[in-house]
Amino acid sequence: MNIAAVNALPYEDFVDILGNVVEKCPIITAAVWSGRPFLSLAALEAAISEFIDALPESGKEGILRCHPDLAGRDLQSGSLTRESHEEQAGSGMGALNSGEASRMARLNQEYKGRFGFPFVICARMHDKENILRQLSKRCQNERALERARGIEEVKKICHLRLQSLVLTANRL
Ligand SMILES: NC(=O)NC1=NC(=O)NC1=O
Repeated sequence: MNIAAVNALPYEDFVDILGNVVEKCPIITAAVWSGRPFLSLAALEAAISEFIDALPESGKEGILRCHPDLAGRDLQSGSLTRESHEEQAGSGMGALNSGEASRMARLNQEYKGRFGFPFVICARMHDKENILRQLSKRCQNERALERARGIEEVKKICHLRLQSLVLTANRL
């Protein structure tokens, strides 16, 4: 699907196809539809990024809270979205040994208890060792820094999801 096909989508299809580029936040996709025609995929991505950047802190934290924990209960119960499942499986989150799994659960709990939103990282860009290392390190940061870091990671996840949806999808 090329950018011309994206621009031609009625908003129902635009949201249906691209609504999960930011995990469980279709409102972002629905909002940026008004900005079409986009000159390029990068321009669409920039519109999403600008929408997120313009949100108040509570909105940014709300986006982070829509993300399932890595190796968390959604993975265990099989209720991850298609994209999250691919990302988590790809980074080895489904193949942790018991020590890694309990360390992940403990650190996720510690992170959430400290910040009030979950640890978010672009799983496709890391293996399980590095995810554990990042989680342990980032637990020590300040809230404002972690809110910003989490949103940066959300944008990386969005970039990769858009690439795979638009550049490879032949749904149209
Ligand atoms: N808490 C998270 O970072 N979740 C995730 N990161 C990804 O890349 N996919 C997820 O589900």
